[in-house]
Amino acid sequence: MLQSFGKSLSDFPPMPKADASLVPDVESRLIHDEMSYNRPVLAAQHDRMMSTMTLEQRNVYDKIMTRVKEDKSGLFFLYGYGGTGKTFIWRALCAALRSDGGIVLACASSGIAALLIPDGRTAHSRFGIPFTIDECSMCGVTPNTPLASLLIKAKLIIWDEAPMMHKHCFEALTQLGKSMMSTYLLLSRPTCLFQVQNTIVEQVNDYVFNLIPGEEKIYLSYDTPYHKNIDGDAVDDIHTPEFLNTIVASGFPNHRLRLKVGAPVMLLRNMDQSLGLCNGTRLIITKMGKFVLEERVISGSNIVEKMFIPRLSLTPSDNRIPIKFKRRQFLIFVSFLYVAISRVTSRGGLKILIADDDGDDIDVASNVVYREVFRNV
Ligand SMILES: Nc1ncnc2c1ncn2[C@@H]1O[C@H](COP(=O)(O)OP(=O)(O)OP(=O)(O)O)[C@@H](O)[C@H]1O
Repeated sequence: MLQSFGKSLSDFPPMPKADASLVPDVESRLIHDEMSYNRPVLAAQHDRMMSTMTLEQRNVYDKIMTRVKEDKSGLFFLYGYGGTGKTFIWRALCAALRSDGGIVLACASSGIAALLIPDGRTAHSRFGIPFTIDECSMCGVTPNTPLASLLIKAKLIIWDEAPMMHKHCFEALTQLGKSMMSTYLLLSRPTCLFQVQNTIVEQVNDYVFNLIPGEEKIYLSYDTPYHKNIDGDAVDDIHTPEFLNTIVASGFPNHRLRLKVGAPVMLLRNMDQSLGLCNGTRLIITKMGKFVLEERVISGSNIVEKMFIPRLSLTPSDNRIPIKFKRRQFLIFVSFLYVAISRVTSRGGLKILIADDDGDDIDVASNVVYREVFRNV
């Protein structure tokens, strides 16, 4: 498992090193894993997809396939509105190349988008992109490692929802590409932004939560300040746990979680992508224990009936919070609202709540585009 992320036990001292003679040849295993698809099944899937492909999709597909077959490097940027069939093209390209024994590395900026592409991973984990990124950041892929060999052998790299990431991520990948990859290709898609007022979301969530029958449970987090110095012999006691409990941040669980069996929740972190447990995965609570929650996955490609979610410690990544502390809590929030308009298949199945500044319902909305978000793309 460590090897598939370009790591080994020696990266985690004082873990003992494994006996080299007992460790299988990682390089060949990583590459073997990427080439061991059921080729006839993929070929049949590819044929089916080609038979329904639209002319526009076919045009994109042909351009990319021609470049890959010519063994030339290239960079493509695919733009299209939500639901217009971009993922369909990724799937067809994956099926075409993998059924022919080629290696395709499919990734996406978010874990939830990575689930939609066959064997997709997050770009961060695939290329070792650091979470805190600046203009000097480098991908954590070391030359002459099995992961580096895999990248070199890749015929195609797909990167879905690319504009969601900072330009420094692409610069880091470009550096990596220059240093080791001869052929690489980047694909992308636009991001649609919806501005949802948190207070309205909370009101709707509270209203619907109260309609769910059954007993509710309150789970309080355990918040601890970080030690003042690296030796850790003095605790930062300026900030009391009571104060830390009041901190609310986006992408961070609340101190007080109100839960009920049957309540839909959303994961706040990538926990296990192979099981479909990513940031944004939606789950339904089926049992509430003291230390663990039993849940059913209701979104993504893996519809799993029983998952167990433990409490985990998390530090807020928002730079606007100057205090360093850890919160131990279930990394979820109750979520009845889910913005995925392109996934709705009938007009009748779509309900949109629009509220004005006073919170009153209205039936018009302004289309606001924040151009600044594209500045770093
Ligand atoms: N040529 C096609 N033949 C059959 N089904 C298609 C075709 N193109 C797209 N679809 C289907 O339409 C739906 C939406 O397509 P897809 O998910 O590829 O769109 P998208 O552009 O990736 O959407 P989003 O931006 O919201 O992720 C999917 O169910 C997909 O399988």
